[in-house]
Amino acid sequence: MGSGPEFDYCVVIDDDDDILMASRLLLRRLFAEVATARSPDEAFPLIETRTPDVVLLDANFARGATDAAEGLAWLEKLLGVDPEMVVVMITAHAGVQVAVAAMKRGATDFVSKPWSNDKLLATVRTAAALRRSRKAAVAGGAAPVPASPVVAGSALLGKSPAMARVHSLIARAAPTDANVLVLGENGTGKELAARELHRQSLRANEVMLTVDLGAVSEDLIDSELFGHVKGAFTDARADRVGRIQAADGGTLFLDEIGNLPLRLQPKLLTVLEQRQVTPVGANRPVPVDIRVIAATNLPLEKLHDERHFRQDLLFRLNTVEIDLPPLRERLEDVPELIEHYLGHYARRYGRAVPQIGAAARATLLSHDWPGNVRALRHALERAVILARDVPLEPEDFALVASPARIAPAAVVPPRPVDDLNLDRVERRLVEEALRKHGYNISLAANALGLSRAALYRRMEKHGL
Ligand SMILES: Nc1ncnc2c1ncn2[C@@H]1O[C@H](COP(=O)(O)OP(=O)(O)OP(=O)(O)O)[C@@H](O)[C@H]1O
Repeated sequence: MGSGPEFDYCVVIDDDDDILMASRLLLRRLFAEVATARSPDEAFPLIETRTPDVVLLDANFARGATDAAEGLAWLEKLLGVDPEMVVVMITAHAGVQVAVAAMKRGATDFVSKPWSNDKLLATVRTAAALRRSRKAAVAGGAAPVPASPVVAGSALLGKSPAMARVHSLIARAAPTDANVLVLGENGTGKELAARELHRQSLRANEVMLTVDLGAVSEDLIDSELFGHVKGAFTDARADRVGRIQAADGGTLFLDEIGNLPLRLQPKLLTVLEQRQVTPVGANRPVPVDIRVIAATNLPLEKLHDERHFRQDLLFRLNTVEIDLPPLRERLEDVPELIEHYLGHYARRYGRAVPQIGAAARATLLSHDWPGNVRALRHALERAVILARDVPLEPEDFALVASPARIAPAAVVPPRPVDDLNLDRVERRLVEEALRKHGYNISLAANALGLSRAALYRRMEKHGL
């Protein structure tokens, strides 16, 4: 992309020089500066004078220690310096307790040694994005921020009859331990609904771990979900705790469950039926107590097609089904969303809340919103950034209609690129991919050769 690192400053604390060297090289892709320290003592001056976006903290310092007591104590001290600090624990000895204990004490996430570079980068990037949104929310005087960059600064809004049904279902399902399947198009608020379910559940004080099955590459999903033991396959140089095990006692959110490969579906079914997980290569199952919330944007006919999804697994996952309606079917929610997000972004960017002209308001209220609430949110952010002293006009929102509404003549074939500005070309390609795939993020990301997370970042960057 050539636009330099996304984030400013990261600190890695580990007593192993090789790890420090490797992580410094790797993390330079994300951070303008990566500082390293061989002990928490050494790290404090690096942290006190300048707040890092992310701290990576080794769980075990004392030689031969495996219970992570020292790492956990340091975690508490770091959070004592700044309770908003985003700390990712490095767990070497793969004790599930370490990962879970760290998350319970305020770590944002964990990575197990040895890590895959892609996984480490994805975890750290998400953590850094969280830090950024926490900072923005604090600057804006916002209420406590939920633990996700996606949902920072928002609750599940909407009072339309369709959303009232959703709220009522959430309230009734949350305190039970029933597995919940959340359905809906991209951007309808499935992740927000999942967080709300966890927040209102009896497990609210336990961890909620997310696995985005659309973002993890297929060959990593097995280890990511179920874990593995040392020697299970060539690269398995140490035990690794899977997310299912790490979520023990809490909630596991399986986003984009439709991307779970068919070959792994029976394995997840076994976990749900027997309440135990067997890491790859292990010969004994480990008991787990998890509540599963899954989400998908797959249309029902695909979900009910045995060639895509095992029906016995579906039956386990959808004890309660919550269907989030597309925004075009509840346009009466638009005014509340406008008010909320204009205020949110005005605070975030230190601007006055812009006025919306009558024509612009009418446009927002009649648009078909193929990208749903996410698209409305982005359109409002862009409008706040570009607002002048006059009321906003329809053009200030740069709305893209869904493919069905675009006249055939407007669907242009690929053409030679006249404008070579990389940024504008990127924006156009992203827009075209989204439009072509009816705003299905997974398909558009696929077409562009990007992960879903990478596509979201580009959509945000271009205000799409
Ligand atoms: N009802 C709502 N009230 C307030 N904000 C919402 C609502 N629904 C969605 N949003 C906002 O829209 C964005 C997308 O929401 P979310 O990630 O929960 O959708 P999703 O259905 O999980 O999307 P995807 O399937 O593309 O991952 C987020 O920024 C979220 O805060």
